Amino acid sequence: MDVIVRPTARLSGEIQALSSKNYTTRYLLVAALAEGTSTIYYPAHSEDSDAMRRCIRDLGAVIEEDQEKIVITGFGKKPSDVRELNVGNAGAVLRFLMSVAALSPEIKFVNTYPESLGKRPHDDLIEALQQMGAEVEHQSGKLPITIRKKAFQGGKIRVSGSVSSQYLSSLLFITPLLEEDSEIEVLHDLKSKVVVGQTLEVLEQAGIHIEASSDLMHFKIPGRQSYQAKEYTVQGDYPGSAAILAAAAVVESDVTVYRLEEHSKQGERAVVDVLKAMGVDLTHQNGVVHVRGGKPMKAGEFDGDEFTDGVLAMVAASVFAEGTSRFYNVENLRYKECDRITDYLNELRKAGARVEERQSEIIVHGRPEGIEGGVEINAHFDHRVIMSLTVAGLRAKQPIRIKDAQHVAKSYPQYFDHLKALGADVEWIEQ
Ligand SMILES: O=C(O)C1=C[C@@H](OP(=O)(O)O)[C@@H](O)[C@H](O)C1
Ligand SMILES: C=C(OP(=O)(O)O)C(=O)O
Repeated sequence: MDVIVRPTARLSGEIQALSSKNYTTRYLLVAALAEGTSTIYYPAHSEDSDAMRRCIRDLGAVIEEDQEKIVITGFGKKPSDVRELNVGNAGAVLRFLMSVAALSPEIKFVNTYPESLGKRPHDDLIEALQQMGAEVEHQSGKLPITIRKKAFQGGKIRVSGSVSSQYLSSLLFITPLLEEDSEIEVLHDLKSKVVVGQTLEVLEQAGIHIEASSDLMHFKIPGRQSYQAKEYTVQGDYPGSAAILAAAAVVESDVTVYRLEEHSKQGERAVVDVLKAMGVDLTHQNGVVHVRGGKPMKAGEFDGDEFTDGVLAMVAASVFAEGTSRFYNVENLRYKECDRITDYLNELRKAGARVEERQSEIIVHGRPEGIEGGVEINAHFDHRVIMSLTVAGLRAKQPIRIKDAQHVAKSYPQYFDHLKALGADVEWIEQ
């Protein structure tokens, strides 16, 4: 399915932010690793969170669900003897479950998105699992991947953090369950460091004890721990809401988004400050962000690693700012659903934006007068490319058509409904 995005003069109204994808995947996982029954209120409903639900059910968790909650009886340290898991296109779900798979005799992760997750690297996690005694079959670090328990155990583990924080998070989830105490040393750099803060927060809520150095490069994890069964409430999602806020910033608007906690550990909460720095008229109080958009915006320089899943939406906003913006420290965007530097900038350029790339930077020469549009956009299987090109399209002179926009459902299936409710001229087209 394609989406046509037409120039839109004004957005107004109120929406409830979608539920956080990253907290939902984590709460589902810690509930599955507990032996009792946990309840998660307001879980996200998207392809990625569904992938985690499906996989933990395959691994033996018992799940009951109604409109507002999901009740899970976990399998603890003993997953069922399942042979195959399908994580769809969900990177975090794959990486987190690769460690869980090492508790089983043999699990194969199949490759159902060869053009997206199938191209992403997992070498650093594979190497760490091998250090721990697991046997791993893989295709040069990529899917399909088969993991066998063999002599899997804790101890001293070294893992690189320079490509993704998900490898470290994965090890932090599994090591407390092992017989041995563990020490994890993070090698090189740790990208998306703030997301590891979310992992540690959830582990603590689940009753797990971990000693972390203040720079998050060293961890001491006592073994023989158990996840406690708990009640969790999922907060609103900043990465998805970033695209709504960017849309409200670039056209005349009066838009309110609820459920965005000011003190959230989601790094992408920084998008509120990024938009403010660009001169956008907004307030953020008591979990409510109120944007009055459409005024002139100015360029800025931002460390994108602090809000990794919000960068594309902020780049789309900066396309309409006066001056040259720079988003630096973003190389690991190249290893996500697509190459979010080269692929994304190619699509923005097609639509009329003036953008340049460096190995770890995105540079935007703003066009406050608007962009041409009138083109067809390749979504590259990437929900964040789809959402961000939509933001750009609202202020183009001619409509843009986003091919295969159904991939928005990876994280935010209601995105176009929410935009429509605010008055955006967006329309689904059957191919
Ligand atoms: O741990 C997580 O849930 C995530 C970590 C981040 O990935 P990287 O650590 O690869 O940057 C982020 O982009 C992804 O959407 C979710
Ligand atoms: C990169 C993302 O997710 P994942 O790595 O879990 O596929 C994302 O949601 O933008």
